[in-house]
Amino acid sequence: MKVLVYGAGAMGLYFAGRLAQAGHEIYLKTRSEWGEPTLTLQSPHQTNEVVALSGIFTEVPESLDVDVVILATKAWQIPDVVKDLRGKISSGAAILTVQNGITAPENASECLEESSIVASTCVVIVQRTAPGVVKLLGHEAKLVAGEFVSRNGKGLSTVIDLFKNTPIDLTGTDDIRRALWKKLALISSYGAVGAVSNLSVGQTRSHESTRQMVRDSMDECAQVARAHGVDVTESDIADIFAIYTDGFEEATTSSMQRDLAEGRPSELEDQVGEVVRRAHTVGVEAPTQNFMYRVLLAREEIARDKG
Ligand SMILES: NC(=O)C1=CN([C@@H]2O[C@H](COP(=O)(O)OP(=O)(O)OC[C@H]3O[C@@H](n4cnc5c(N)ncnc54)[C@H](OP(=O)(O)O)[C@@H]3O)[C@@H](O)[C@H]2O)C=CC1
Ligand SMILES: CC(C)(CO)C(=O)C(=O)O
Repeated sequence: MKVLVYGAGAMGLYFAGRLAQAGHEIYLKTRSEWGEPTLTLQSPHQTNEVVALSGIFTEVPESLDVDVVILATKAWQIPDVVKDLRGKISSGAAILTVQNGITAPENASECLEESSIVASTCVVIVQRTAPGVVKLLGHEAKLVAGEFVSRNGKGLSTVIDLFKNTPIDLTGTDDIRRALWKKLALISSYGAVGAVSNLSVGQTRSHESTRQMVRDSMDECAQVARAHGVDVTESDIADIFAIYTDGFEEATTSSMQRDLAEGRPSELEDQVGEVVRRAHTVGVEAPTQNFMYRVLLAREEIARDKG
């Protein structure tokens, strides 16, 4: 298939690399070129795989005939990305989002009215170590994907076909909103408690006060989801709380937490900020998320003023 990967950060390089290795025609939209249209994928076993791409460009051509577009920027960058893509890509293309939270597929569906929007939750840890170089830490990605907006009924099946013959595990779901809210409840909760306390998962879960804050925050997020018509169940929350208490390595931190700690713009607004705003619109109390958001917002604003 012919695929545009928009954004050459950690996720963009990783997906571009694995899909090109599987024989797909991959075009990468980056902000600055780095020479030959290749990228380097560093695996956990220290091997460097150099992968050839079909093209790298800094401007999206006015007309691009592709089967799939993978939006691989940070969530807050999606509105500008979809404005850039508007009118340029073939109408039947499936748009795949991989961002945490729920804003990315919503923003994509508002601007790209002719494409099917396939949203996904993605579990992987990848880091860009230099321009065109990405490091995979741990396991290959696991995605759960579903049609967020179906415009031709083919979006999910196209995306499922795309990932066949790659080491990336993709499972389809018919309730992607629930999957997105469930991951949001997990990540916004342990990430924000970790950011506020400046502690890793191993540390926050071994202290009753922070462990309880994570649980309260997850419960609040589930209540907000339900008030918005998305059925995040008690058992979903029990699942994600068990991931937090037993599934993560001791040193785990979320990417939002690491960005905030290092003074970089983070996805605070698309994670905790979004839960707080959506709680407000439906009159749900979310005191834990609210408190954490207000504390972390100052740090976010300082990071963005610097940038
Ligand atoms: N990294 C991970 O392991 C995981 C990430 N995610 C989610 O995936 C999303 C992407 O994360 P990640 O890849 O780590 O983020 P990165 O910041 O590494 O990558 C985003 C990339 O998008 C590029 N970009 C932004 N705007 C444009 C533009 N207009 N044109 C071209 N390129 C653009 C940025 O360019 P520039 O560098 O120039 O700013 C950057 O390279 C996030 O929502 C994150 O939460 C989910 C699971 C795991
Ligand atoms: C939890 C994790 C690493 C899963 O991929 C993630 O999405 C993040 O830190 O942003």
